[in-house]
Amino acid sequence: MPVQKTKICLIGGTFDPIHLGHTYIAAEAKRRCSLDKVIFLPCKQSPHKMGGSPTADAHRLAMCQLATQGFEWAEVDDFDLCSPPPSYSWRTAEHFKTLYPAAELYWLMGTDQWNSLPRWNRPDHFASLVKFIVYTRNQDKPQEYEQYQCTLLQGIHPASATAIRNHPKSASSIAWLNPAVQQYILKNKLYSADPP
Ligand SMILES: Nc1ncnc2c1ncn2[C@@H]1O[C@H](COP(=O)(O)OP(=O)(O)OP(=O)(O)O)[C@@H](O)[C@H]1O
Ligand SMILES: O=C(O)c1ccc[n+]([C@@H]2O[C@H](COP(=O)([O-])O)[C@@H](O)[C@H]2O)c1
Repeated sequence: MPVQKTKICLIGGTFDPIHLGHTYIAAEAKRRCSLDKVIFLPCKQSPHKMGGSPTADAHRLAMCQLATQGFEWAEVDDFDLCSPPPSYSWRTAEHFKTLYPAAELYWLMGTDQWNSLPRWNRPDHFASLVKFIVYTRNQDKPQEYEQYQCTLLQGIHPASATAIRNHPKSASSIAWLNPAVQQYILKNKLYSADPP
């Protein structure tokens, strides 16, 4: 009988901050694609967000660790944070391919990212290293490509890191954050969220 390969899924993000949308799509991908592990990779600087400066690496990493606590299938890895910017995903995928040569490697992203894939750095090389899992986001219609395939997961989670950064104390922001992450934001006065 053929041995089933271990299925490892990577999810890269600025995670500024990580929110329940991220952990929800990861849990759904794990369940619906029978993944063994999902690895969260906070990036140093997204190639498509070179203009801004994200919150300090240590804070974003700490929030990722808090948000994934208790999920035995989740890991947080600082490979992208320790690599020089911009955080090209083909480089991340190459690293994990070397680390887990016998595994089946996946990359999870929202439709917003999927629809920009041709503008990523070395997209064909990236696509040769991973299989894509795409989670629908807002009303974005997923792009169909001749050269790239994905497993499309239908669903909606409304959380957005931009909205949380803009209104960290709003009811929706609080509802979209893991309570430990929300406490961390208050304690460290991130996004101008003064503690009570
Ligand atoms: N609510 C969501 N539904 C589906 N995918 C999501 C959702 N939020 C984030 N993602 C996906 O998670 C990955 C990492 O996202 P990122 O860290 O950029 O968060 P974000 O909420 O999109 O942040 P920002 O608002 O700052 O752009 C991306 O592939 C993104 O498409
Ligand atoms: O490799 C690329 O060219 C590339 C272009 C855009 C985004 N990415 C990666 O996609 C992830 C999500 O990025 P973002 O912009 O939604 O925070 C993050 O890990 C980025 O490094 C990667």
